Amino acid sequence: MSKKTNIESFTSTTHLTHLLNTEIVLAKKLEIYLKQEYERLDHIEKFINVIKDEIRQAQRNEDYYFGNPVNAYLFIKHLTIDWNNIEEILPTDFAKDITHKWLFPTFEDYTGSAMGLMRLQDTYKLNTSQLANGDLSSKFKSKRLSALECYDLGRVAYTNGDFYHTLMWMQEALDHLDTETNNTSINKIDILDHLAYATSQQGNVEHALAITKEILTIAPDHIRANNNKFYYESIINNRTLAKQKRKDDTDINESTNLKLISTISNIKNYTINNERSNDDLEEQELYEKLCRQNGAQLSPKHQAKLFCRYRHNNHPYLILQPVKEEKLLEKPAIYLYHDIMSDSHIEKLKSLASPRLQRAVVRDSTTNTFKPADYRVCKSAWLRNEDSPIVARLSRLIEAVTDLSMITAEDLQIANYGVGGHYEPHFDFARKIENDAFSGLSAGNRIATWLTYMSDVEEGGATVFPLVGGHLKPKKGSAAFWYNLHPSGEGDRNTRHAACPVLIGNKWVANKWIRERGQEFRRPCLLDPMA
Ligand SMILES: O=C(O)CCC(=O)C(=O)O
Ligand SMILES: [Fe+2]
Repeated sequence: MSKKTNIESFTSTTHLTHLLNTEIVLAKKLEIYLKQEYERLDHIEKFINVIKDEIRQAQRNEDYYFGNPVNAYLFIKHLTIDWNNIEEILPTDFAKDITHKWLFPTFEDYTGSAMGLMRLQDTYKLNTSQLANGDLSSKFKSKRLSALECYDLGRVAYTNGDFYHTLMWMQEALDHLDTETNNTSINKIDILDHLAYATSQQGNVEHALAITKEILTIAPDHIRANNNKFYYESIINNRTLAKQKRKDDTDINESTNLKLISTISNIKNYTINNERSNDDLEEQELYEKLCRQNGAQLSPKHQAKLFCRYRHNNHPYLILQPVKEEKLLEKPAIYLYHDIMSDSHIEKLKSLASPRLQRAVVRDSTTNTFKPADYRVCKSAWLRNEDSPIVARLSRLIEAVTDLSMITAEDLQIANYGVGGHYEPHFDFARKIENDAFSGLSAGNRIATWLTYMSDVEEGGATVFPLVGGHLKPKKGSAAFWYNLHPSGEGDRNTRHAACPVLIGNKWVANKWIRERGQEFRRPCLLDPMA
């Protein structure tokens, strides 16, 4: 076809009309594209504002900012979920650059920090609204969470099958939604849907039905809600799921169970049940109770056996500067040594630790299997005497104070606990049933533990001994010491201990475990197994 013919055909009126239609369609498409681009850019802009605000508040104030568990949680959330969402709407090259050049926490780190926050709720009996409104501490401030942020916490609980916390956080999301003016980011139906399911799983069928009816007033055609309504009604009719309410949980329910759904439910004269489930709730509750305590609660008879003194052991290392020894517990004997590490040495050791989110493993005493412990450490390092003169100095000091040989001591383990970071009840020694635990090591079992506190902790973070009621509040520069084994070599079960979750502040410890080998003449073996 010649050029001329082309021009002629395009100048005819019919063709122009046709072209006009083309332009109309394309203009619409372009408009949609532009609108989507604006939305995309708006999304990015909002995100930039959120993180700029976060940076502004955190910078030069890191310890106070991240010392609040809500801020620490939100920070990890931004770095995982939110940056990930942003990457998806960025040009490919830009997104690639972000993922390849920078180290981000993982999704598991995100869920771990959310669970850490919920653990704090349980351990310290914190009200959900208190956490969500930023009312945890006047010194370590956090912002009020949005409805979406409460919902996201509820979602983590929900995906973990933890309906106890799902219920609390979805209810909180609902309360926050009511006070938000431009609540475009989260849909009320989504919250109600999760709330209904969680509450039914916790045995509150009437309540689940009331919420489901609420969904249907907003969206009468909601398929799942219609099905669920029918399902809950049939359960109520048959009363097959009537769950016995445990008497001893009444208190917990009343304190943590909020003003459940009074906002939506017109059926108010039934009690809403929300019980915690846990494999070993008894030990867990004992542990948590001790964590909430301010110190060990010992009988006067027991207290009379405790003392403070200067100790030098006639050791050349201690003659000029004896250590301050405080006996904290009689059985097992636990000592605290004060002012054993200076602030500058502590700072140096902390700087040697590198960021690491680590999952500890604990052995289940009944099934004799390993299970993952909850999140505990966000920075750690293993340091040998050769790594730093400070580590070598500490080893010499431990040897002088305890009279144990450091030849078979393990490397110094530095640990920094993150949001809600804790260490569940455990023994430091390996038991006979788990003789594989220290396999390959001929140095024997962990005869003793030397635990140096490298920070004060504003709230929480105590080392507790649930079986004997021991409670050690971390004190910067002090160290705890105890024998894990009886002189017979048998493990002392009373040394079972745990690190309580850090509620506010930061916790740094340095652990030195000392092995049996080399101690034969220093701590001779006795025949009585419990001696
Ligand atoms: O951090 C603490 O208070 C205790 C740590 C502990 O028990 C351990 O690491 O084995
Ligand atoms: Fe331990």
